[in-house]
Amino acid sequence: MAEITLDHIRHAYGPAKSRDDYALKELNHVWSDGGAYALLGPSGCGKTTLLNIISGLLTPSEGRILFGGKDVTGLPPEARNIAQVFQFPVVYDTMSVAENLAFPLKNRGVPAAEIKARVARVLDMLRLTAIADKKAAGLTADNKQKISLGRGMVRDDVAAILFDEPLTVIDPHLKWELRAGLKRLHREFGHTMVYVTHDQTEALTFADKVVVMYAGEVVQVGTPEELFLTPTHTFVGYFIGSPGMNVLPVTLEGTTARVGGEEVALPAAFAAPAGARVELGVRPEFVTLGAEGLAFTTTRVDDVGREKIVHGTIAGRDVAAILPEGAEVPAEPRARFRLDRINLYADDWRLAPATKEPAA
Ligand SMILES: Nc1ncnc2c1ncn2[C@@H]1O[C@H](COP(=O)(O)OP(=O)(O)OP(=O)(O)O)[C@@H](O)[C@H]1O
Repeated sequence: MAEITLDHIRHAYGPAKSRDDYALKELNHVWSDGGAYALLGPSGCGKTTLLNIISGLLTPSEGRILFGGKDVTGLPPEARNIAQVFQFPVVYDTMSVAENLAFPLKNRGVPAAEIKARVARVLDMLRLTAIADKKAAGLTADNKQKISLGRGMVRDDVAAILFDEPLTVIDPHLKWELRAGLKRLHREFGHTMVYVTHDQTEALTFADKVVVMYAGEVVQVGTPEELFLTPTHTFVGYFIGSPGMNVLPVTLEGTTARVGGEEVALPAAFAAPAGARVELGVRPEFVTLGAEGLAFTTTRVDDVGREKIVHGTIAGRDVAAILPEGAEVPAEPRARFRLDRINLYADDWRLAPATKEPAA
């Protein structure tokens, strides 16, 4: 297992004259040994480019990549000691399930007793023990994909395991089972794992840290809770959550924000750079509707079982509020935002509260 260091990595597929020519903009990150990371972002944001740079299929135009402190930038995939799991299962049909799992270990001359023990643990964690002796040929797609996942995890000498949308071909109702299996294996073996997906549920349930990418840039690396409570970029606010974060243009006046002609109290004083586009972000979970606050015009109410999603506008901008099941939507509601859950953004990036001048 290894720590992965991305040191000033940039990549352009053609000549790069400006920042926009880079499919991957400057990256400087250290991903810890044994961490489970998800690369999350919309189509075309650069996930596969980054994964290929880690695996060695692609050499970055600029920068270095290190595994456990060792520079591997110039090394091909086979010299990097990584395991990869792809969208479609890769299994040996003529071998049994257990033989498929044992194969990478046999190839490396691991002693038979150790192979037996490791294969038994992986079989158990992926709930494959009952079909261990069945030939892979007749298995369902999800059982075949479990074998692919297991073959990556069975080795203890890999620097990292890379997963490229591995649940794409799996039936939705079986996805949770595979995700749970992966989690168990990660807890047991502690591999460094990098998991590419455009599905937020998959990313948030799999990873300790989610790396959110947008237009060739990593916009936040955070725990699911950090992405939810303190999105560092408005894109993270929109992309994570359902519905995503509400974003309203505001002007700042110390501890107050002006929305249209009305005022919202802020948890602290904020200052934005001159000329910046300033916005207030608040998730629908932290908007309440009642008799006080900002004028809110209801446009639609979606009853989704455990809660109601109320869509409306404030000062002409779309805003959603999530109310508990059974809550009444007032006839002429006003909206309040939970004070400690308000974030402020300047040109899409989250602002830190302004620090007070130290007393002279
Ligand atoms: N071989 C290539 N040559 C030129 N441009 C490429 C190449 N591969 C990717 N790109 C471009 O680089 C950008 C990032 O693509 P990438 O495939 O890394 O995104 P992604 O997030 O993995 O998308 P998806 O989820 O659709 O696979 C896109 O604009 C894409 O068109």
